[in-house]
Amino acid sequence: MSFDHLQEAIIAMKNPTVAGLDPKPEYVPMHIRKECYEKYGETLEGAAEAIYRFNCGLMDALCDIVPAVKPQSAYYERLGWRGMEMLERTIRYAKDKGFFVIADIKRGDIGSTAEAYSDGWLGTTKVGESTFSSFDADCVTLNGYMGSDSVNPFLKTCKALDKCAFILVKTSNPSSGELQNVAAGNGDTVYGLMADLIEQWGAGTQGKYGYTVAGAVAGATHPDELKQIRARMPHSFLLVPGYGAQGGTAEDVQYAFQDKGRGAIVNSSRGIICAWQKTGKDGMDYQEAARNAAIAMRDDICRFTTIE
Ligand SMILES: O=c1ccn([C@@H]2O[C@H](COP(=O)(O)O)[C@@H](O)[C@H]2O)c(=O)[nH]1
Repeated sequence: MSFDHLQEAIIAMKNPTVAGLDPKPEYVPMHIRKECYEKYGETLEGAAEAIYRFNCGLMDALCDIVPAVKPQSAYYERLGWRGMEMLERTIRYAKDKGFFVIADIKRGDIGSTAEAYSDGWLGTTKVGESTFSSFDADCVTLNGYMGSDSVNPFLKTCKALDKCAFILVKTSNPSSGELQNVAAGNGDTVYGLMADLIEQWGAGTQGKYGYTVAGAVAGATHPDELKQIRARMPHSFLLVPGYGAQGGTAEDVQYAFQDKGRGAIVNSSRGIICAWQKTGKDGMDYQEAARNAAIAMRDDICRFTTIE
């Protein structure tokens, strides 16, 4: 689904936020872990099953108020194939619940390999005479610092299948400036050049709301850069991580939005999925805690930004 679908879901729920599904086994409440470990053992299989059940419970609690989820592949990869199976099942469950699914994979490689990643995460894979969908996400995150041939296969799939991608521009981590803020001549920066490249890569694919299939990642933790990126990328939808656990605030993320609160979505992962750890109730209330945290985040951001 292209950014038109994401924008429409945001408007319908009046909520420009995405819940990150970044589950570690220790984030899963004990009653779920216990059930799974009893059945599957205290093993990778038991941990993967616990994580899947936790994800489903979170999505049940959030599906009428949060438009999108963003599973981060790393948390599933660390459990091997059992984790990847649960990621595929999590994406399927999310889509059945009506969520827009952003697979946070940050891939980037030579063209032929990028094509394989693109088939797996967004498109289809041909085996003999048959064609299969694997992860079938609506959207992925990409690392475009290898250049256009590392993202073009994804963008081609996005155009063909009405999907979209967020490409790293200015990331939220503390050391992102080591490369991204390096001067690139004429007062420009490396992240500034990346912003221009992404606008070029997406050209000609604007949808109903004016956004191309090539969106951008800009962290909440660098509000000055976020403001510049928003102005420099008028046709790019922004994914803004770093709110909450990394210190980004509603005041900081206000700069990501265009007129009518359009063109951006703000992520929180630990702030939502670990909210139960702050209620002192052993995790029996993890759904209510996640829902309350998601509502608080929405209301916090909407103090500065009205969604129309
Ligand atoms: O610049 C970036 C790009 C991606 N991320 C991802 O977002 C979430 C943030 O999690 P929190 O728990 O809300 O801090 C995580 O999946 C990162 O891999 C990012 O933080 N910054």
